[in-house]
Amino acid sequence: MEIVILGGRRQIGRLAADAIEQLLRRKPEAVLGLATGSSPLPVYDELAARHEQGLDFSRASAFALDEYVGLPAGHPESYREVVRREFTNRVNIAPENVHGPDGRVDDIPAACEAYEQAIAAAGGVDLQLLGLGTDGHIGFNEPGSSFASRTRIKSLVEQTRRDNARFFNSLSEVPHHVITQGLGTIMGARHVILLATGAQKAQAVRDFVEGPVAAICPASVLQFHPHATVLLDEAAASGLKLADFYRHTYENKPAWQGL
Ligand SMILES: N[C@@H]1[C@@H](O)[C@H](O)[C@@H](COP(=O)(O)O)O[C@@H]1O
Repeated sequence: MEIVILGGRRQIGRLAADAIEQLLRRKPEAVLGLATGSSPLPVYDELAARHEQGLDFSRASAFALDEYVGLPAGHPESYREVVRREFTNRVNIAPENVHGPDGRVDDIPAACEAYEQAIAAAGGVDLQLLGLGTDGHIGFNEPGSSFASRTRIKSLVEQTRRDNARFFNSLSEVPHHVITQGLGTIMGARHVILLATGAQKAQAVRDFVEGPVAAICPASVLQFHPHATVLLDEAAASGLKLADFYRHTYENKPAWQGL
């Protein structure tokens, strides 16, 4: 895992966008893995600005990480809508190439299986963006999720429902169930970039970066990923024992070497 500690959300957005831009220039038909929540928003803002300057997404495709179960079609907080509003509508990616789990179907296991097959048929995810839950979740893989898990239905823990209530009118509106790519699915992405900012993430960051690999902290599985990048602000990095070492390593990295 490469740990990069930066000045703030703008810098994090730019660096993640650099990695996505380099990928698209190398592989225009790249498969992007999209996350929701507030952490990736600066990346999407930066990519939208670069699209205005000519960055082309016309041959790219995208897969969302997760979705609430049971929100009505077009609900502004369904992740399908969030992904569209915050990112894909702002660049020239073809709408038919943007995929997300469907939280409204009757046969959820079949839809989850079909989603896995669609990711595989696209050739797998080249670059997966991830946020981090305050309980260490990635996607909606709550503590206890199997490291081998694939896309499936999950229940949210109360802490996550409370954290996400800010996007709804009240806690009671936050669904209890979600569909999420599994930890095994996420581990199949060729590069993962996890973004975390703010003091409320410091404990989860410390646990997954420097703690033991354990299902109680789902993001810790990334310690086994061959190409995982973690972009943090100072507050999110404040609990790391080796913060100075990570800073030193990044500052002395050869300029030609990307993330
Ligand atoms: N399912 C999403 C996660 O994918 C996201 O990482 C997390 C953190 O959100 P934020 O970035 O807003 O802190 O929120 C939700 O639970």
